[in-house]
Amino acid sequence: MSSAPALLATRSTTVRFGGLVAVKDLDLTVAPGQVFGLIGPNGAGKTTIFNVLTGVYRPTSGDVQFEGQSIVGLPPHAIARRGLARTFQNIRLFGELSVLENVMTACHNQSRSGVLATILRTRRQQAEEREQREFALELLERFGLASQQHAPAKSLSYGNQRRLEIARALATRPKALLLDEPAAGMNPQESLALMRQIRQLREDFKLTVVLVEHNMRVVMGACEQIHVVEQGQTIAVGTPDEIKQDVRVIAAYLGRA
Ligand SMILES: Nc1ncnc2c1ncn2[C@@H]1O[C@H](COP(=O)(O)OP(=O)(O)OP(=O)(O)O)[C@@H](O)[C@H]1O
Repeated sequence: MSSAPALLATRSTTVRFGGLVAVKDLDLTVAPGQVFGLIGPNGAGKTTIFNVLTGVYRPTSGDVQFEGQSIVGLPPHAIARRGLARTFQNIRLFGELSVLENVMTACHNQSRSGVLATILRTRRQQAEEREQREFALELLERFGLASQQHAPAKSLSYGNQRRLEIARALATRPKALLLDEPAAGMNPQESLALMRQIRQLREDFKLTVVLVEHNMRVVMGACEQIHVVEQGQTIAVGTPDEIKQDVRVIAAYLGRA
């Protein structure tokens, strides 16, 4: 395991749903600047772990830490404000709003102006809005969506909706970005392009990226560190090369093939 201080970590984290133990005694450590993959067969607990990291679920026991501080009990918006952004397995865009508006609303959540300033539309607030619009457009440009900025989000192709979700998450200027199956529904070329883009985003935005993804080419190509869970428990942690050769990982995947 990495000796760098963790940006994001779970410590002996357990999540129960009634009698079902979805996550058991999980110790997960994401170092700053890493592209980190969380993988495992269907039902292994990956989405539950994302939900615990982002405050959607409170762990039954154990701790969750961001920048060395416990975030257990904080609501999702408070965790997001600390710099943890995510996308969802099921796309959650404002379908009727334009592509640009979808990104702008995410920028607004980070706005530094107070309510009074918003009502009075002070000069500072106008400048902030201009800055947000420019940043939103820059993000859309990066994801090849600028030409569709005025189209309603629901009119985009499935792959483009996934890209827009990532742009929305980046608009909050996060320190860590959690992506839940970003390559779902993409063809092999698109997945490959996405993989490169994730690494580029990490460089350009000094990000840490945590990825849940079933597409192994994307995971192996994009991630430096991979954490494998099965039935809520860790079965391996290592580099892509180590994970590819791990007998427990091979058995977990072949056993379900
Ligand atoms: N809200 C919930 N209430 C009850 N059980 C749940 C809930 N959420 C998840 N589970 C159960 O917890 C286990 C882990 O589910 P989870 O969705 O986290 O797995 P996953 O690895 O993300 O799966 P997939 O790859 O299919 O998305 C499963 O058995 C699932 O049925």
